[in-house]
Amino acid sequence: MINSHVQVPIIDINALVSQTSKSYSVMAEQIRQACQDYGFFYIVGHGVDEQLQKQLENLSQQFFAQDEDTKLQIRMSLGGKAWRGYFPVGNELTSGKPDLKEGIYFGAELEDNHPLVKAGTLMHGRNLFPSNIPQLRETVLEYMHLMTQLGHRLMAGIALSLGLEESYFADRYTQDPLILFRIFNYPPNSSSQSQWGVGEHTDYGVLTILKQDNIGGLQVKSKSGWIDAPPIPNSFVCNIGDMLDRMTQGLYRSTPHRVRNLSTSNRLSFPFFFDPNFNVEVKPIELNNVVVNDDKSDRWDKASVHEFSGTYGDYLLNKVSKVFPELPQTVL
Ligand SMILES: O=C(O)CCC(=O)C(=O)O
Ligand SMILES: [Fe+2]
Repeated sequence: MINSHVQVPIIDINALVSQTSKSYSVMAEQIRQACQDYGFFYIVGHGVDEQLQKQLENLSQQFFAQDEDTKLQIRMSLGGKAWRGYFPVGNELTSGKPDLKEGIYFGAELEDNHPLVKAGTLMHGRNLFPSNIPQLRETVLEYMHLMTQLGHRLMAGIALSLGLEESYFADRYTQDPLILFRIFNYPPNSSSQSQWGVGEHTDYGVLTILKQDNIGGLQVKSKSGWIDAPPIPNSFVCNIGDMLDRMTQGLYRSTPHRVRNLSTSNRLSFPFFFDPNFNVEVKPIELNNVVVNDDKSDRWDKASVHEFSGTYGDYLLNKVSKVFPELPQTVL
C-alpha cells in the first residue's frame, strides 16, 4: 500500500549553489524539516548542466542496449580491488536477495601511484570505461565533478540546518570525500511475481544525490508508510545516509527506500554517493536539545549505526562485502 497523500518535500537551493544570498535561514529550515521528517528531499535550482545530464542518459542507454558479452568486457571482476565496472542483472544482492537490475560502478578516478591505491585499499583506483562508447568516459568524469561540487554545497546547507558553521562537515569529514557513482538499468518486470529492482535498504554514507529518468518506481518509507518519489523534471532526489544518522544521533534518519519498475520500459537511475573520507572516524555531533533516537527494532537491518566504532571505510566494507560476496574482500 502506497500512501499518496504524503510527498517528499521540494527545496530550491539556487541561493546555496550560486552563493548570492548572505542568508540561507529559510532554506536551512526547509532542509532541517525534510531531514527530520523524511530523510529525503528533492532539490531544484541546482544549476547542473541539463545538456550534460541528457548526454549521460543517452550514452547510458546506448551502453545497456548492447549484448551481454560486450557489456561484460568491463565486468567488475576486471576492476579488482577498486570495485569498478559492469555487473549483470541478478549479481547484486540487497539483504541477501538478488536485485532486478544491472549497472556500472564508478568512483573517483585515482592513478596507480595514489597512496590509497598503492596500499591496495578496496574501492579506490581507476574506473573501467567501455572503449566502444568513448564519450561515456569524459561525460561520467565531468558529471562526477559537478556532483562533487554540488555535494559540498549541500553539506554546507545541511550543516547550517543543524545550526553548525557552514564548513563543519568539510573540516572534519568531507574535504576529501569518498565518491562513488553508479548507473543502474532496471528492466521491466517480466514475470507476474514482481521483483524488487533494489530491495529495502538505507544508504551508508552522508548524502546521496540521485538522478532518475522519467519512468518512476522509487519508494520511500515515510513515518506514514511507503510513499512514491516520482520523477520531477530537472530535479535530484537527495537522501541522508547512515553516517549522518549516526552523527546526529538519529535526529536525521537514514530512511529506508526501495525500487520497483512496474512500467514496460527500462528505468535508468544515477545515484551519486558523497561520503566521509574513507579513513576518518565518524563521531556524534554535540547538538543542543537532541533526543537520541536509537530504536534498532524499526531499522531495516536491525543494526545500530550508533554502536559501531571505527573509520567510515570499516563501516562501508562490512556492508558492501555482503552485497557482492564474490569480489575481493581483503584490504591488503
Ligand atoms: O535507483 C534508485 O532510484 C535508487 C537506487 C538506490 O537506492 C541506491 O543505489 O542506493
Ligand atoms: Fe539507496
